[in-house]
Amino acid sequence: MTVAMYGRRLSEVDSVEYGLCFGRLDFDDGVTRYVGRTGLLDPDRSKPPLLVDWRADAARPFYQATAAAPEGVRRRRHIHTSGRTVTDVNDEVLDLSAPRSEWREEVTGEAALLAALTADRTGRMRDIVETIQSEQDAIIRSGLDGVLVVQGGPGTGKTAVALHRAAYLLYEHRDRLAKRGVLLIGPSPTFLRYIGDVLPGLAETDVLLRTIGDLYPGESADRPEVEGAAAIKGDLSMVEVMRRAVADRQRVPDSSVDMDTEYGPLLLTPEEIAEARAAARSTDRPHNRARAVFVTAVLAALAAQVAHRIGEDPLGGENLLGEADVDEVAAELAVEPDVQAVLDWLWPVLTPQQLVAGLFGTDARIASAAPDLTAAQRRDLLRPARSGWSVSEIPLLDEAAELLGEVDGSAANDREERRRAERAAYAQGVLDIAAGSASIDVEDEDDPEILLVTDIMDAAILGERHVDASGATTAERAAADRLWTFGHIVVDEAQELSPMAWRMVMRRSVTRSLTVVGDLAQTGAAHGASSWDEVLGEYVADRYRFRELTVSYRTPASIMSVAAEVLSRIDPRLSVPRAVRDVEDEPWRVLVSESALVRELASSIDRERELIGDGRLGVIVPRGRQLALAGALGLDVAGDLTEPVVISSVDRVKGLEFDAVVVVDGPGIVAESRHGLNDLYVAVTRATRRLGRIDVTG
Ligand SMILES: Nc1ncnc2c1ncn2[C@@H]1O[C@H](COP(=O)(O)OP(=O)(O)OP(=O)(O)O)[C@@H](O)[C@H]1O
Repeated sequence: MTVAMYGRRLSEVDSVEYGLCFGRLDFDDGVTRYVGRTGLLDPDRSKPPLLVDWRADAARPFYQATAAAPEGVRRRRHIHTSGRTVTDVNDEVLDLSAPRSEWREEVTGEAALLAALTADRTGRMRDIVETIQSEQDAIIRSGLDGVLVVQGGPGTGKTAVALHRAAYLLYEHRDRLAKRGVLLIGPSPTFLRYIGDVLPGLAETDVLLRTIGDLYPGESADRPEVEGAAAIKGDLSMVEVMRRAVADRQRVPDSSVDMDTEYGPLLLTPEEIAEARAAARSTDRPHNRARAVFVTAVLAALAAQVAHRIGEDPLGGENLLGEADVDEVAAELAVEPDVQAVLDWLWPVLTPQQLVAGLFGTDARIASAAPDLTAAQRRDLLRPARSGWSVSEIPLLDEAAELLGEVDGSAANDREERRRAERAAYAQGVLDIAAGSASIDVEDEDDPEILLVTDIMDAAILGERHVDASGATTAERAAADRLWTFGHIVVDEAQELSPMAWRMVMRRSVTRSLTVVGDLAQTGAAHGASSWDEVLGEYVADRYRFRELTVSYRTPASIMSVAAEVLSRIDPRLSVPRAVRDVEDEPWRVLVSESALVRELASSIDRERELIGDGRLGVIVPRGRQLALAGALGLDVAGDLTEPVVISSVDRVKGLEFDAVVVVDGPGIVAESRHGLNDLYVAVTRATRRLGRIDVTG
């Protein structure tokens, strides 16, 4: 315990070494307070701390105080350091008489903010603890319980806020969260690499970063999929399809089945099998666990036949075999190879992998489980066995695991049972609260009517679940365990998740403590969301808190006007966020013939690289052109983001940013998918400085 505590403190001190202290507040009453990446107590405990952790309540005015509402702060100072040397300070005097434009009032630490925003990109996201803005801070510090939805346009800091919120929650609710950990879901492995340094840099290691594609332990999705198949597999109707797929594996043949045994040939009639199946199904247990009931019933039927044959009293009296003898016969039959083969055929033990791959392996199985699909849709779903998983199949594996239950080990069964009980308790709690609440104000966090986890589950139950002596970190243990439930889940780019993916995520949250961040205008996935109510209604009805981010920190005003034009084509009622700054570089656009495209792109890349110096250039192209263009230009499509030039389709750069971006064949991007305009909107909002577009004539 002590070792763990000091180990943690050591890695914390290591990770905050740079930029340890970055802020100072001078209050009207003469008090001075320093704000930093971690807290440091004065050796004389009667004195105030030497340094206040950015997440502590005492640091709040550093982010929230404004000239209009100064919270007692006279001056806010941003301190810049290099190593252990102070290199610069920027002061803000919170005085209303200082001239400021109307909305600049919302910007805190303007000089420090602009310095952070104009710095060269490195291909890795940085933390923003020094310059968190007040609308962001309010979200970061919002309460732990319930579902918080954060909607905001491109570059408004949703990802940054989501990460800092995870760090804040772990600080503020360490007791509740450290044991159970926090899960953060991002849209792609590239994205997770991009954000991967932020939390360790803030000394937080209890956060598991995952995509939906690798959320199922032991599997990862690497097979691309056609849009039509992804849309079907992501749809909620798959719940019923999967249920039927399991039921189809519980066979009742049309005619009797015979088998050779030590007791001679035996016969099972369809009626006997149907009866055994009904008994097993009536237990309501998952398939693999209900199998024991099926097996017992079949063996009893077979043993009865044997008893009838060998125990019949020639004088017409009672059967000569007693109950114990019949049981013994059943036990002996259970290990007969022929009997086992028949049982495996009638009610096979199934893994989720077998069920899902089996379902999509033959047209007949798909047709039986999904009778509403057309022949063309079924063709889309068909895939060879052992061809790897697609992202949209991962939630189906999870669904299958729920329907099938654990195959082996009573410990796993116990845990499964316990989780079912927890869910039931939660559901009961929801009902009780719903029944007792006349009106629910979702905006008010302190409203006692809002669902609080502590209202519905005893904290002791929540805490007790994940005790482990192996020494692995919470995140490591959680990653390996499908049944793990997290203390809090953050879903970034949440608009991309399909309804089936949401089911998978929600299974990992008994307490419904989630932060959901996204932008509905950036939805790219075939089965992605178009309304938060639609996404969350199923789980929390309308009981979620909704916050919006309105200022874009990434995208300069001139580029934002290009984005605004794209957005108006998506929906004229939508508006882009306000850009916090502008740059001198104007967006450019050229039109070239197909044959001149590679030459033009190559020279644009050279020119842009020269202009951005050490910064990063992103070349965003239609998926269909990716390989050809990368080949012609000598670029690697799977290249790391820290490379000076990255070529990619839109899906891989979702959530990412570059100093300069060249978008190739915008109309091609639009034509490529159902949400093509949204994809183009994402593409044109990735640059912090320069945007170019090369379109192709004809
Ligand atoms: N308060 C801030 N101080 C400094 N930089 C910030 C701040 N807020 C956001 N940024 C920067 O702005 C950029 C965009 O932020 P982020 O990626 O979190 O936006 P987003 O809303 O998730 O964008 P998208 O929807 O396009 O994925 C990042 O480089 C981030 O570090």
